Amino acid sequence: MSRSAHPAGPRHADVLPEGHYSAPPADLNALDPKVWAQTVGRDAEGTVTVGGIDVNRLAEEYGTPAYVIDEADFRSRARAWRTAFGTDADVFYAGKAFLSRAVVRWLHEEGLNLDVCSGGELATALSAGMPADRIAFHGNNKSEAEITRAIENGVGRIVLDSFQEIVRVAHIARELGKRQRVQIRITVGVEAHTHEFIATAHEDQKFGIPLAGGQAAEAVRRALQLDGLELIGIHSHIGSQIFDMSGFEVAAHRVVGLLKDIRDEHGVELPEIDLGGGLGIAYTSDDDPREPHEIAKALTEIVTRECEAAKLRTPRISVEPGRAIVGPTAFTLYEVGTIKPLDHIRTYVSVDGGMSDNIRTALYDAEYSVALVSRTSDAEPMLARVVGKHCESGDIVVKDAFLPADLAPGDLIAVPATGAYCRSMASNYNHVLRPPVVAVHEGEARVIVRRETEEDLLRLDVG
Ligand SMILES: Cc1ncc(COP(=O)(O)O)c(C=O)c1O
Ligand SMILES: N[C@@H](CCCC[NH3+])C(=O)O
Repeated sequence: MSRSAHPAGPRHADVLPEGHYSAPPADLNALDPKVWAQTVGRDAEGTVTVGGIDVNRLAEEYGTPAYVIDEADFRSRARAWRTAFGTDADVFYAGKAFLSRAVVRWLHEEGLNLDVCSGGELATALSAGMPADRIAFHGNNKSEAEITRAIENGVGRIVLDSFQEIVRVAHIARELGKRQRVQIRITVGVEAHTHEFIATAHEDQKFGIPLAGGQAAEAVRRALQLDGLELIGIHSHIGSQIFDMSGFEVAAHRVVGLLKDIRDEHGVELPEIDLGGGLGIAYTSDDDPREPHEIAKALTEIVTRECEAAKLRTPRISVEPGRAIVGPTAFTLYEVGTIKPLDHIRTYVSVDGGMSDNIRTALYDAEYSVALVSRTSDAEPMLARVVGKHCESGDIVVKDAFLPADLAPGDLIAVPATGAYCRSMASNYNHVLRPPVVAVHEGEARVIVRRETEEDLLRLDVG
């Protein structure tokens, strides 16, 4: 643990508080490629650039806070997922992680499909030209209007999440004179190793139909009887930010077990299974995510092995990565406002955003990294907590991190790996305006989601 002589840092290493930090990094100016977007780096003068553009210039032109997304990185991760699974499987990007029309176009061009989970996401996808048959529609409580719009537009599949929905979708499809391709989402009873709020395959939560007690088998029975539905497969999503493949292994085993039961009972071999998303990314240098080709190989082998054992034809696999594609491709650029050293504890560094642009730290106790990016510094490391400007003591962006002790108001700091579930979960708490998303690519920057304005806020306030 470091000793900081600077007045802005905690004075005695032996009284540093409990926290989620290890020793300070050897070089505070270094940007670990594990957590930063692919084109981020420092040039010979120490200037941080992304997509060939100086971050100081981005802050001048677009203001702070701002999400900065590296288009080349996004495209290359999307492509890596698609090529890892080849032509025998489908990759559906989970739009909930971050969706905008530019992102939809990138996905379309890179040959990916899209998972949407609301009318708003569906509208965004369709308006940006994603072919409807490449869209999967999810959600545990889709409205009749949403289901109708999805079927009218010809979405490739609807993932059914409850007994009521089986009947509802069948009825709407029949009324529209259609037969809708559907999957049934089941909960396989796996405890995924992740935060409880983002684990989704244990029984006591809201998603899917439990395998337990024969409920999933009963759901299949009903779906097969309804002529508005074409049951194409079984879906399982076990949770999010998962590194350990054993949960997927158990899930695949149980899904294939259900396919076998379906074959034995109905003489039907369902042609598809979807194993969901949930693959983890590096938020800090301590995280070690797997590469898409390793994941693809592992999942394909598990399913093939299980099917051989059950004497089933191997179904077409699909997956739904969100975070693993977009998460690492963006960072949030903030300006430092106030710096408050609390002796023997830590230094509170306040930035011009906070929990309204990144709720994940407050909600999931998530860990992030941070770096000074407007300049280099040779100052000693100080233990810092990066906090926002909201009226909430839980308004923390980065719980524990080392920043240089000469950090000053006006400096720019950036939090990497904020591409997923940050802009998409952003709010207007305290009527703070949501930041723009600026895409950078080969020396060019452009706004793909503009900064919210006070007019935007007031436009909705019609009282
Ligand atoms: C059904 C479904 N698919 C895919 C995802 C994407 O998860 P992740 O972003 O962790 O890959 C989620 C979110 O957890 C989900 O609920
Ligand atoms: N919003 C969650 C993941 C999505 C959970 C949806 N099933 C996160 O930030 O990690």
